[in-house]
Amino acid sequence: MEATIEVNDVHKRFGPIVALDGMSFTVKPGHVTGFVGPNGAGKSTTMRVILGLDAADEGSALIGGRPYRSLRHPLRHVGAHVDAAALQPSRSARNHLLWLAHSQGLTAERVDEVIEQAGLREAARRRAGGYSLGMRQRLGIAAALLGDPPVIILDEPFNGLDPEGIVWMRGFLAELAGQGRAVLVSSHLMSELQDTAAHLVVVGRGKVIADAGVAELLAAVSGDRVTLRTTAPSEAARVLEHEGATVAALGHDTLTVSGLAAERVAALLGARTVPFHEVAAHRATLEDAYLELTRDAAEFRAVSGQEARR
Ligand SMILES: Nc1ncnc2c1ncn2[C@@H]1O[C@H](COP(=O)(O)OP(=O)(O)OP(=O)(O)O)[C@@H](O)[C@H]1O
Repeated sequence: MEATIEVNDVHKRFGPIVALDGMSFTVKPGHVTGFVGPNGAGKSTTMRVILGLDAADEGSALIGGRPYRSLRHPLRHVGAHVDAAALQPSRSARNHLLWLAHSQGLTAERVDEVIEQAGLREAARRRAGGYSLGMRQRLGIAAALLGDPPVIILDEPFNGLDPEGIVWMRGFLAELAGQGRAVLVSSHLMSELQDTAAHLVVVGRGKVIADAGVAELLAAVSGDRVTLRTTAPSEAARVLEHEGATVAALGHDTLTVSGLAAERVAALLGARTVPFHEVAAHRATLEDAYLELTRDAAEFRAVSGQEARR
């Protein structure tokens, strides 16, 4: 089966609430695709529609070209983890996985393999009810891998992981994608995705805002802004504006220059012996890109402690 997810113009309402408003994107094999957007943007609903847990009002969602509900052994086509709380608390992780494996004609050996892969060996025979959120995440991942599926869908898998768990998860996702799987991962932790996802689907208000490679998104947001520190700001501004740059003062000795590359700024100032002690190209983080893209789409934005005290 082809390792792809295709979401085509999906619309979904919950009563008066429009959750999905023409959601469309494709997830390709071989890399991790980050699925990001503000609270209420429609990420979980999209994943639920792909997995046949919610029905679309219009449009289609296909896994390897087929709707989820038409898959005879779904765990062999798609592994998903969308709800860390969905566990029978009295069962051990191993029993939970054995029960799932049995329902899909998979072996106990496979259960032990995924327990190992998800780093759950120590905890596998303890009751799942006593698990931390991080351990539940690992158990969810283990369950998603049972059928060795070509497509993996994980809703907020970084939630509840400690720093060591986050590093593990990043490497693990990259490994799964490196094996040629299509991996779709939703997250609010943009910094984690910067090191993990090669592609991002950014959503807001039920539709796609941006669908591009991480490098491409960062380049678009970084623009060509250069930060310049100089003891002669007026003189520097005159020289650079004469060459077509837009110059703004950031502090008494700091200018922001748009329209010229850092190397060109340094060369122009050097040639005219204008003193400067720093020229730096502005490097956007994925967080910058995300905030810029979703500025108008946020349904809710938390007020930081500092802002709240103002
Ligand atoms: N079962 C439901 N009944 C009513 N409204 C729902 C239901 N599920 C989702 N919604 C609404 O649909 C919209 C999209 O929600 P969804 O959970 O898909 O967003 P999200 O991007 O996953 O958000 P978050 O990041 O907070 O998890 C929201 O306005 C949400 O309140």
